[in-house]
Amino acid sequence: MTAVLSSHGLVARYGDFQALYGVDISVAEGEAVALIGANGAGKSTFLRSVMGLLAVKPDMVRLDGQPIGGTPTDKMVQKGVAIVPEGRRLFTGMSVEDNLRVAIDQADRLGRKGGWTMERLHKLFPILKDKARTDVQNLSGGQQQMVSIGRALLSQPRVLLCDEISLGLAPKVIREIYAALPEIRAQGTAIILVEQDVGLAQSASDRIFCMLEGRVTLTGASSAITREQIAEAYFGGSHAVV
Ligand SMILES: Nc1ncnc2c1ncn2[C@@H]1O[C@H](COP(=O)(O)OP(=O)(O)OP(=O)(O)O)[C@@H](O)[C@H]1O
Repeated sequence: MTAVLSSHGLVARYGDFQALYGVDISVAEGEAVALIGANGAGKSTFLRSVMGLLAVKPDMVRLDGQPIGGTPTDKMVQKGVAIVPEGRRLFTGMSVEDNLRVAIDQADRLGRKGGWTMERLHKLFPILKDKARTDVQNLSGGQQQMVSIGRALLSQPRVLLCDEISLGLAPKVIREIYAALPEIRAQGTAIILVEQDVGLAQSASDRIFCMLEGRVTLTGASSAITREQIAEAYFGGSHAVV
């Protein structure tokens, strides 16, 4: 499978502190890969590095094989990479619809074209239509997450990065949100999911990358990886590859 987005020996630092040590991760069109690992393993740092929020060398991140590492975030969105950030970061004091309109206007400005419209989002998450005039701060956490995903989709991404979209949500709501992923992938969108819940990560992805202390310690088909391999990769020990 040809990678749409890939990292190559990705190294990232916060000042003197090195957070990533040569990370190689890739995702193909319509594929979902999950990034798992304990707190502090470097999962969010990986997403931030891809999104141009940390200084990385051009060759370390490629889109369609072209070096794009270190490209500023708005340019990344323009090239078709979008992020659903940890904590959602919605515009409070604004309605659901207005939050989504900002995303539509931004996509227009950046010249992004694609199949995601307000109507399609309403089909994906019907509650967004019912709550269109509601201030986002009066939504439940799950509904806010749907707005955040919707906002990213309206930038018509080829690659969608999701940072812990299940965090703090009830199981029923998590199922609802994860149920949307197959439709997103059906558009050809590649998904990189950072997910703390290993079972969820496994069931929602084609491949898993487990990280430990800034390195990938396990990678393989989600359906083939065992819990024992994951436990070993999570906490150290031998570096299993399947
Ligand atoms: N802004 C920052 N400044 C300095 N160090 C940071 C910063 N953000 C993260 N780190 C450090 O980088 C390492 C990787 O953190 P990162 O947030 O990427 O981990 P993670 O796997 O996403 O974990 P979590 O699930 O807790 O978000 C950790 O040691 C963390 O303390």
